[in-house]
Amino acid sequence: MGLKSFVEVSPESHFPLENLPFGVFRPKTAAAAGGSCPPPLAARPGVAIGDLVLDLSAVASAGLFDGPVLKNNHQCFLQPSLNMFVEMGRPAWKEARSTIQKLLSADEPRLRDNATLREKSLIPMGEVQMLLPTIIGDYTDFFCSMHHAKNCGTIFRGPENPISPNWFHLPIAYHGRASSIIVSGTDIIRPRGQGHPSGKSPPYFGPSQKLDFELEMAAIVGPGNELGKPVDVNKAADHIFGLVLLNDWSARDIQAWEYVPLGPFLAKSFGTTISPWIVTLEALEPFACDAPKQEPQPLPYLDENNHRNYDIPLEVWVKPAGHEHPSIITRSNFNHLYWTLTQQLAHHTVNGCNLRAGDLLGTGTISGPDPESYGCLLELTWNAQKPLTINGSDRKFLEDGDEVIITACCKTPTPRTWLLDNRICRIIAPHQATHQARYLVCLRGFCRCSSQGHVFLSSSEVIALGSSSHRSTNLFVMYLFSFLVGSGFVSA
Ligand SMILES: O=C(O)/C=C/C(=O)CC(=O)CC(=O)O
Ligand SMILES: [Ca+2]
Ligand SMILES: [Mg+2]
Repeated sequence: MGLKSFVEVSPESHFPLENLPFGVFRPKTAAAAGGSCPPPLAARPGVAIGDLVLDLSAVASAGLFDGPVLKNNHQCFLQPSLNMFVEMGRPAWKEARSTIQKLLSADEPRLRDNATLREKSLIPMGEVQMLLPTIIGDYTDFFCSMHHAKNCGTIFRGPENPISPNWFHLPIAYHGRASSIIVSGTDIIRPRGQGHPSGKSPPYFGPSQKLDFELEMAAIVGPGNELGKPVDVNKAADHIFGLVLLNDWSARDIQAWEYVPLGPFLAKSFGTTISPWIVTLEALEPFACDAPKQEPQPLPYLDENNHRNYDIPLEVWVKPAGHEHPSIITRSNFNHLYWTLTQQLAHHTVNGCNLRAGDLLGTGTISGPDPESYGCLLELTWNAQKPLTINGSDRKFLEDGDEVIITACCKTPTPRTWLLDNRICRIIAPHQATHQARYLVCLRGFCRCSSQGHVFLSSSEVIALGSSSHRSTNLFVMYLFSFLVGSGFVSA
């Protein structure tokens, strides 16, 4: 039997009392905010429990964070991001978790029997909008699955020496773009750029023809380190607040042309999606497991006493436009990572580079050893040589209107399954006139809300359609199109 809350939590819920992930939300209406302080529609931290969000600003304002660390520091929950809280470090995280677990438990009356406070602080998930959980100053993306590195190397350079010799000595990474990190449910606009030339022809320019997802997770940095002061690998876990899912959308044709010799740039920076709920390392502790044995032995600064991963089953589903149901296309596991989270963080700081609270460290694509466990379409279709069948049609890369859904769900010894779940984005074509954007921000099987949106052409999208490069002509085409669409002469 798991822990019991006075809040009803269905056995399929990803958010039982043992999980308690942290996020930032905004009530959709003043009524949902219960007229609470701070201002009703302001962003604030929350914790997921069953189908509800516990408003931590309301709990803090009621004086219920009364432990020694948070009693005089509860302003960390009156903020529009979790940065102040994650920077406080493990003593604050542990105290917050045990206070919240106690407040929500079935035999604790303080919240259970206070109808006014319950009304104010427990909000149905359908009535909130999830936001990015932290202000992300910097984002780094690693390359830590050996299977992924081997497959990419084989595809691009042949099977003789697919993994470059440095890979087994250090966790390779590139510096990603923080400004385009978006929360699950935000549409992705297909990027345009230069694609790899074929033969003697000039490079292609236009919408990417090889749009891919990458199945990743990412660490949210807690306390940072001072410039010039590396973090010891055996203390690195104290700098990691928790994990989110991450989709490193990748334009493979743009990447293949631009990444020599400095690495990915525009092929990745058009958007990176993360899940809204940060699952803490504390909550993941029951799923800790040995990480793969490393050969050769890492240099001393990477040689850790506790070489651990987490057993987190991961799935990717794709739902093509107009289809009711998604199809599963891969099953992987976080435990396939060769370089651990703590090795990634220690390596990142070994030159003295300073990390800051709220920073995001992506693991890199998490592929397993079997073809059914590869973490991106580049590998699953072997760079379009072996198309997949999705809901009856052949698929090499992502198409407009696809929804990519990444889920992670740890299994406890009890029948309960939980962790986090994430429905990520539909893809919007830059060359389509209009789009009826309908997507579910949906935690599969336990919480549903839907929203409608309309995305119209931007001028750059029209330039992709028009044959003239003359700006006024393009603007004219844009207005003409907008008019025709708005008048119902042209449909999406
Ligand atoms: O090995 C190569 O040349 C290329 C590798 C990749 O393209 C992998 C990649 O996209 C990096 C990543 O996981 O973000
Ligand atoms: Ca990546
Ligand atoms: Mg990206």
